[in-house]
Parts: sequence; structure tokens; C-alpha cells
Amino acid sequence: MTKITVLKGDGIGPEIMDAGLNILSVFKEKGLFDYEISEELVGGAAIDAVGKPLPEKTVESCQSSDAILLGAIGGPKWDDCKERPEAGLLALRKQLSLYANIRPIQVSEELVHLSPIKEDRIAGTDFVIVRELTGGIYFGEPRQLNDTEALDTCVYTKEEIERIMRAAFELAQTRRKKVTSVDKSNVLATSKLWRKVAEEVSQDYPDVTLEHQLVDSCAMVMITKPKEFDVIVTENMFGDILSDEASVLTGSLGVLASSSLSKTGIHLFEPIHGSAPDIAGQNVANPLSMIYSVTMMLRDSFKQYKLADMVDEAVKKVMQKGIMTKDLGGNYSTTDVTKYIREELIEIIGG
Ligand SMILES: NC(=O)c1ccc[n+]([C@@H]2O[C@H](COP(=O)([O-])OP(=O)(O)OC[C@H]3O[C@@H](n4cnc5c(N)ncnc54)[C@H](O)[C@@H]3O)[C@@H](O)[C@H]2O)c1
Ligand SMILES: CC(C)[C@H](C(=O)O)[C@@H](O)C(=O)O
Ligand SMILES: [Mg+2]
Repeated sequence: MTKITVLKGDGIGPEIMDAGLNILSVFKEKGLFDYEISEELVGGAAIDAVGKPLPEKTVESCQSSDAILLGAIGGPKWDDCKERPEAGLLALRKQLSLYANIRPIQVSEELVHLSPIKEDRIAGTDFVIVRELTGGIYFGEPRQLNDTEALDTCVYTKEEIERIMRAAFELAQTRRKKVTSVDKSNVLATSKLWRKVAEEVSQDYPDVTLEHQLVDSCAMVMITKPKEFDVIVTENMFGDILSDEASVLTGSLGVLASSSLSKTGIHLFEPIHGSAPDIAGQNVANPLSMIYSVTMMLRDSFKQYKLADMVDEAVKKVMQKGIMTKDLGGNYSTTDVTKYIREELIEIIGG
């Protein structure tokens, strides 16, 4: 039996996870896709229950799963904990070698008018950020903090860069065959190596065009000419920042999902946003980020392309009717939007 480990996490995590699982369960009910769920703790919820953000039981469940769904972690309640919820997520990424974080950015027809950026600049935008997820300054040693000095270390090895480059080039081969490698090679040693390895790897993909861009100007072009991009490949922290910036193009952070891929074949799927403490518990969070995380899982882990397409179609129909959460200017609740998507999906399957 296909096993999915579900990590609801904190804040809006449980609310949007319930939405994602609600949609997935339609396929089980209709006999189209069977699976069992193992629900485990991560983040603040795990700190509260067992005193640490990533219990061994959670890791063991993930390691014996076919895929992992994660809601979101973190929140002000745990800001002063010795080990914060975020440390649990980072340790999970590291322990499961989830090195390639794929963050698709598509501006849909239904939502294009909701971005603060002019419609003609962004209509048709369709790119993917490939973010290196297990290296860089997030994980480098030594790191230190005392009252007068703090130290973080940014480390990248050639192997780590080569691995993420290959993921980006292979993805580009299935798309418009252009890779933009983003770095800060005018300043950073890690970025100089990044650029050199990008050039070397590109020799193996002659059908793909490689261009380099500095991260500061990339941040600007992403807003002014986002249609220029096909696949952006970048290191861990730049990818984190650029992907939240990219959400401005799509109308809301609440519509963006991601897959974190591992060579083990056990991948993790999660929204790119956080636990949104400002709206948690109000039933107003946009469930689309989690529902799209489920469609990414259906495609990347289970090759269930038709089922994923059906969910996309159901979401599109619901958006066309203007049934949206507050972040997109609507006044429907999380559960209402989910209910309408479920109904559309059932109709699509039936028809
Ligand atoms: N992968 C993760 O679990 C993850 C990612 C990012 C941040 N975090 C954590 O989340 C906590 C809050 O961080 P933050 O406030 O900077 O970022 P955030 O992404 O949680 O929220 C930023 C803004 O976007 C809104 N937003 C986010 N998701 C939404 C959704 N689905 N629907 C509607 N609006 C949505 C929030 O209401 C907020 O105004 C922090 O503890 C942070 O470390 C976790
Ligand atoms: C919560 C935090 C550690 C995480 C990150 O920085 O990777 C988040 O911002 C993300 O984008 O998934
Ligand atoms: Mg982030």
C-alpha cells in the first residue's frame, strides 16, 4: 500500500493540510488512487508534544514512506526555544537529502489582475525556481552567536553544485530549454565556484542555453520582465528570498507549492509559505498552496498525471467563478473554497 507521511505542523499548516487531504481523498473514494496516511509531528507541534522539533519517529515514518506532505512550521510561540521549529524542517531536509527544491511560478489567467504588477508585464509568466536545499549558509559550520559577535559560514562543494545544476538542466530540457544560474560571483567565493560548475555542467546539455545573472539584478528583472525566465537555478538562501518575491507576480504567496526532491525517491511536498500566524485559526488561509502541493506529489512521486490535471481543472473552474480566499480579494473561507473544488473534481471525474 502506498504510504504518505503527513506533517501538518503549526499555524495554518493543519488547516491547509486538511484541505489538501480532503481533495486527495476524492480519488480514494472513487477507487482511482489508494494510499494510507501516517500522521507525524514536526516543528512547534513536536516541541509541545515531545520537546524537540524533529522526533526520531517522524524521520522513521518519512523514511518508510512513498511521499511526504508538509503543511508549515513555526510561530512566535516558539521564537525563544533553544531549538526552534525551523530547525526541525532544516534537519528533515538534510536527513532525507531533499536537495532539489522545485518552485513553479505561473501567472494564471484567473489571477493575473490580482498582482500589483502591470498585467502586460506578467501575463503568461511561467518559470521554475530550482533552489538548492541542503547546503549553503543554512548548514555551514562553524556558526556562533554571542553578545558581541555572530558567525555564519557559507560552504558549497563542487558535488553539491553539480547535482543541483543537473536537476535544473534536465528540467529545462522538458521546458523552453533555458537555464538562468543566479549567483553573486562578483563578491562571493561560493558563487565563483557556482558559476564555474554551471559552465562545466552545461557542456553536457548542448540543447539548453545557459545564462548567468547576479542575484541583485535578478530580483529586479523578476518584477520588470519575468517572462524572460524559464528555469532559474540558485543556491539555498537566494532561492528562499527570490521565491517569496516571485509570489508577488502570482497574486498571493498562498498559491505557491513546491516539491523537494531526493535521489532516494522519497520526496517532500510543501507550500513555499510559512505558518502565517497572523491568520491562523481563522479559516481564511488560501488552501491552493497545499492543494497544488498534492498535485505536485501526484505527478512527481506517483506519476498520476491525469489525476493531477483533474485537480488543476477543478481549481481553475472554481477560480473562474470568483470563489477565492481573502488574500486573493475574495470572501470565501478555506473550507468553502475546498468544498467547491471537491465538488468540481467529483463532477470532472464523473463526466
Ligand atoms: N516551510 C515552512 O514551513 C515555512 C516557510 C516560511 C516561513 N515559515 C515560518 O512561518 C512563520 C511565519 O513567517 P512569516 O510570517 O514571515 O511568513 P508566512 O509565509 O507565514 O506569511 C507571510 C504572509 O503571507 C500570508 N500567507 C502565507 N500563506 C498564506 C496562505 N496560504 N493564505 C493566505 N495568506 C497566506 C500570511 O498571512 C502573511 O501575511 C515563521 O516562524 C517562519 O519561520 C515556515
Ligand atoms: C522556515 C524556513 C527555514 C524555510 C527556509 O528558509 O527554507 C522557509 O522560509 C521556506 O522557504 O521553506
Ligand atoms: Mg522561505
